[in-house]
Amino acid sequence: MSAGALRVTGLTVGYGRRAVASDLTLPPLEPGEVVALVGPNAAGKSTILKALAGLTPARGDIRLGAADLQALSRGKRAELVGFMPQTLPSSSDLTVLEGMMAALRAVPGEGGALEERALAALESLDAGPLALKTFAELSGGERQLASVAQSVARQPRLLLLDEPTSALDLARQHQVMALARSYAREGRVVVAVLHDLALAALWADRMVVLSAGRAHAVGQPDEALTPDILAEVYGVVARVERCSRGRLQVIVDGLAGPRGVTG
Ligand SMILES: Nc1ncnc2c1ncn2[C@@H]1O[C@H](COP(=O)(O)OP(=O)(O)OP(=O)(O)O)[C@@H](O)[C@H]1O
Repeated sequence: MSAGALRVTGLTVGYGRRAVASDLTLPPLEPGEVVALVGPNAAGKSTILKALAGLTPARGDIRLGAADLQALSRGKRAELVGFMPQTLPSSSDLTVLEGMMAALRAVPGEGGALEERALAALESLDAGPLALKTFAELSGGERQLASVAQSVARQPRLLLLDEPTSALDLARQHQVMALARSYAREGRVVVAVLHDLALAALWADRMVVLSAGRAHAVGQPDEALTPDILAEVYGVVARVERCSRGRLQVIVDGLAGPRGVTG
């Protein structure tokens, strides 16, 4: 199975008259890739993800393989694109399994065996025991795991994850990113918003460094994470070092101020 590349050309999205991103064009994001979308707070990461998912109005061209996503009905787009939001439900009386089944049923064209698919997605995150708990009973990290499982159970060709690891412990972060990678390797495109740059560097094939709605850098982690880029985009003085097994680590020495390192 192959989704075809995600092509974003001239994307403009915002709220009211305020554009968060204007005329954003990205290089094709290929099937098989995990792409990390990183950048400072309020850079526009969530807004762009929502625009890709068709959840907020946007102008521009968004294609997945041959499909023109902007021209598709909401239902058809939902068949191709899965979105895990940054803010997770906390008060639902539905069990996790019921919520997942309802989400699967809401997508036109979903095949059968919905319960099996929902349970398999939970199991793939070693989270089977969450199935019969209500969302209200879950811890923050459990809610996030359930939400990741829900988005994966749909098996969309383009999977958009908004901060899927922010509430998770180290082992769970690893599990979620490993799942994202194996999911991508089956021929899908995965775009994940991440704040943890070391985690992003470890798991992403490419990174898009967003700054004020612009793609400041796009490339493999060692191309996208340089001290200069970190200073320009985050305003920090940082070192990027290779640790064991060649992994990148970002060490922040302070804020970049007019007189050099501060803090
Ligand atoms: N519903 C909304 N209505 C109006 N403005 C919004 C709305 N949601 C976000 N914004 C604004 O759009 C800009 C981009 O927000 P967005 O959530 O996309 O940033 P982000 O990069 O995901 O940030 P963070 O890392 O803090 O989650 C911010 O200035 C924010 O205040």
